[in-house]
Amino acid sequence: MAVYTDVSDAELSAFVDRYDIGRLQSAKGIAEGVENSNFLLQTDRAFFILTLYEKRVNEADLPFFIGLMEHLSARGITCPQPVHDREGNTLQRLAGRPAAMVTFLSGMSVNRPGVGHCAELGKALAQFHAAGADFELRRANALSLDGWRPLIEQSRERADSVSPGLASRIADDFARLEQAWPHDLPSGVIHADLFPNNVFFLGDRLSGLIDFYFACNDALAYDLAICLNAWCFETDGSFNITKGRAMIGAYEAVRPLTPAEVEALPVLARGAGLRFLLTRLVDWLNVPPGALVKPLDPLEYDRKLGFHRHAATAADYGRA
Ligand SMILES: Nc1ncnc2c1ncn2[C@@H]1O[C@H](COP(=O)(O)OP(=O)(O)OP(=O)(O)O)[C@@H](O)[C@H]1O
Ligand SMILES: N[C@@H](CCO)C(=O)O
Repeated sequence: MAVYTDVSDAELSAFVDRYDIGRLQSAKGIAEGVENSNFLLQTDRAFFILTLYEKRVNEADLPFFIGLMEHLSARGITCPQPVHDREGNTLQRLAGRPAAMVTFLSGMSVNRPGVGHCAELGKALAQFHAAGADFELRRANALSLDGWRPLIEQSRERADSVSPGLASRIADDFARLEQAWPHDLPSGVIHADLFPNNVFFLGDRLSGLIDFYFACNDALAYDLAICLNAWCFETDGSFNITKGRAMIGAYEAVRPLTPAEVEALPVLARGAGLRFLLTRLVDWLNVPPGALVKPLDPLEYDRKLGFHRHAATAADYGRA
């Protein structure tokens, strides 16, 4: 489960006492997630989420993530709100890790998104992009084209042990993407990991977004491409164009894509597929001994890339 750092009850109680949020009544490690350690805390006033930031989060980036959640909340996006301690601080240290407390959002993520969920997501993504437009901090995307090369190098020798031919499929994808990657698309703050597990619904309505720890500045349409990967494929690896149409249509009802973004969509979708294949592959090949977290399947993204490699235009993704 995704609790990498142990925290004693006494440490947690003392930590909660730094805040004006009531007294700690219970604390539970949260099993979901793979990146950070998360605890659900209940005080006599409310529920909160405590996150201890683990290996992949650079401490220097935390002001960006925390500031972004505050910025978005102030602009009507339902997302966790960082809680200030009695001295006004949001960023803390606990058990030797950087830590922050945020408000608890109600709702549930969906395992198998339907067409309606994809439309809700498209609308929320465009609203998120609009709300982020005047956010002043900046963070480069460490997992864009330049960030893939070291991941390819780290995994090249053992990639074929995961699936025959995988190393050469990755090399071909990367060569094509290096040559075709667009550099002048409209950009802004993107979520960059808006998978179904990071989106809450109450009934059929989207009720909140979480997990901003990959957020960065990059092409806005790349965020849409990530969501097409994460939401619109079926378990057999086929792309559901009805879901794609619903997502893109709802996105464009808020922020129409430019002609250059429409043209770039297949390349962006292929890049997004490669990004998640690579991070999953590196994790898969480097599971620490005794780890309790099961790594995510890299080959799910190899299958999705099978679609992207043959997609010619945005129409293949459902763009009218
Ligand atoms: N503010 C919140 N309100 C309610 N539940 C939350 C909140 N933040 C996190 N959670 C719960 O904790 C789980 C893990 O959170 P999160 O996705 O941020 O962790 P992570 O380790 O960064 O995961 P990921 O693998 O998606 O990167 C979520 O699936 C959700 O159940
Ligand atoms: N969403 C990522 C996990 C880490 O955020 C994936 O599915 O590979």
